[in-house]
Amino acid sequence: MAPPVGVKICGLTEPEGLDAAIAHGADWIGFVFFARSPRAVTPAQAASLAARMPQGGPQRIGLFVAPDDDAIAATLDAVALDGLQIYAPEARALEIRERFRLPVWHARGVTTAADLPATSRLDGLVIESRPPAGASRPGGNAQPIDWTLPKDWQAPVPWMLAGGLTPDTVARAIALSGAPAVDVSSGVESAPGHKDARLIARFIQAARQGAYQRP
Ligand SMILES: O=C(O)c1ccccc1NCC(=O)[C@H](O)[C@H](O)COP(=O)(O)O
Repeated sequence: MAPPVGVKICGLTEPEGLDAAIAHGADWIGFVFFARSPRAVTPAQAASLAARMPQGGPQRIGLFVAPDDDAIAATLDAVALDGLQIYAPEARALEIRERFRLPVWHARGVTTAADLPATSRLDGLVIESRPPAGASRPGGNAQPIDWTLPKDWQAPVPWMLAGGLTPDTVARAIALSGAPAVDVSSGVESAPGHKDARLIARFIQAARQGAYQRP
């Protein structure tokens, strides 16, 4: 039997959304440390939210876009993270992994099957669409990829599917893509930066059901 699909709820900013992600068994939660995001939190805000998280619950992932070491170091001084999601070239992501000794998930924008990485020296890949023209941020844009693209892909490391997923589409996305894990931000929000507890619950339930429909 297929293992349950992993679920990441990204861009938590408020206790209600975080509590819902915990209560419904999210595997990862993401804190966005990118000021231009409507989900941006400060290290202190992330620390306050993280204090609500039980031992053995979701892993805490910090998201950074082209960060310098000082920004990551200052964040880690304020809040313990279990991993980093990095928007930067692979060489820079590797430097960060080496410096901070934390698992690094490398975010990769894809448009065609040829964009799917054949190799990776990181710990995981977040596969999502490239940002639309004029976007203020590289992720969190509610843009799905063609979910059939990864179906024959031999992923070099663990990966998760992201981009435009919702409670109504996530099971189909899993079935078409064969994704072992999924990641969502916009699709579980009532407004940018405001997570909806009911949508989070529905998303996680649907994702877990999607595991049994994979080809
Ligand atoms: O969510 C953001 O605002 C964001 C800003 C800058 C870099 C990354 C960001 N999100 C990264 C994620 O992992 C999102 O969950 C992923 O891109 C999917 O987002 P969505 O399409 O909104 O579900």
